[in-house]
Amino acid sequence: MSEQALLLVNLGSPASTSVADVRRYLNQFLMDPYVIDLPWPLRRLLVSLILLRRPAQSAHAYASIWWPDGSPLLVLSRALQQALAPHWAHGPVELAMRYGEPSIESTLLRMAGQGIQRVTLAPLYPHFADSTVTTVVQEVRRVIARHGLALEVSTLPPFYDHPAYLQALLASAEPYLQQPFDHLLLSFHGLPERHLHRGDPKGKQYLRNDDCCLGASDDVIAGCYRAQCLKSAADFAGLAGLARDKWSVSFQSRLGRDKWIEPYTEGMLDTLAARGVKRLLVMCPAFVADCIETLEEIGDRGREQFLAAGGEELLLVPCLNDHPAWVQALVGMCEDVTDA
Ligand SMILES: C=CC1=C(C)c2cc3[nH]c(cc4nc(cc5[nH]c(cc1n2)c(C)c5CCC(=O)O)C(CCC(=O)O)=C4C)c(C)c3C=C
Ligand SMILES: [Fe+2]
Ligand SMILES: [Fe+2]
Repeated sequence: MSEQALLLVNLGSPASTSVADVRRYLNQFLMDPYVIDLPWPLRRLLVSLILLRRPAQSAHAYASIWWPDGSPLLVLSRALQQALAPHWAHGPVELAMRYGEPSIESTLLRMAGQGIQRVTLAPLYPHFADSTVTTVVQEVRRVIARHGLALEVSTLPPFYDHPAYLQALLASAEPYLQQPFDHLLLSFHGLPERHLHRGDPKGKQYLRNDDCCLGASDDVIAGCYRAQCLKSAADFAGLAGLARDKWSVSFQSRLGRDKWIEPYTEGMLDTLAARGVKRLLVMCPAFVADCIETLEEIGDRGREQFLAAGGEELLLVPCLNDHPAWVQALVGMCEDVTDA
């Protein structure tokens, strides 16, 4: 039997914090039709407008969190790759990024050139969205078709409610949960509301109201990003033994003027401070590696906002990164896909 490589894929970062590199990255990212789902001419127009000011703002934000060896997302994803390698008995463990470098294309070409025929593809996103999972799977298919590669691919499905993922989240958060805190905020990456409706096979099943995701049936949860996030949060809180009034969910990183799924993290930080929460823990379970969205948006700007609103301390719980419990969890989940 030939080797079965494990290919980890995360979102990707700019090559550097220069405005030109950030513009190039944002252009590739936002021109992806799975991210901005408008017909090409409208998408081109909107992205060109975004690219007038956003690259300078984002470059500044990236510069504030950049590490000596590069983007935190990339450095931490490499650390995960290295930590996984000794535990993956079937072949090499590779890493690619959906946007920027190392690209999915160059990585798959190199793997095929090394004689790899079977790949377990692990998109590093716990929750399903077209802008996370679909775009990775489609890019892998595109590269295979374009170059006629003889690669057989099995894909790790979203793992938002997988006990191993939830246990890893608990193990990584444990040192923080053991300290005194008033409230835990689980802040997930947001999504334009219409992205939910696009995936809704029967129409109007998703997001009927703010609470519908809580009691959703399994088939609705399977396709609804918001319902999956709420399920991760409730399962995690149950596992951690948190009372219902001790935790909340919100959605961050909104871009543009469209309505995104609610409640927004920005508003929630003010609401919690107004409710008298002084010591706030924040976890970002939609991200498996710390990145600009956790370190800068929550750890810097969110903290500043919470303190200005009357809070006393915001503690950001690190993402799973290369935590040993996460390494074990990911290997186990990928083994199951490989064996299937
Ligand atoms: C329409 C815009 C965006 C959608 C939809 C979106 C979905 C989405 N993104 C992630 C994970 C990450 N996003 C990151 C950065 C980032 N995201 C957007 C926009 C959308 N994301 C932008 C413009 C950026 C760049 C930074 C900025 O200018 O604000 C990152 C971090 C990358 C890094 O280098 O650190 C991650 C990770 C998910 C999970 C998701 C859908 C649910
Ligand atoms: Fe994003
Ligand atoms: Fe819903």
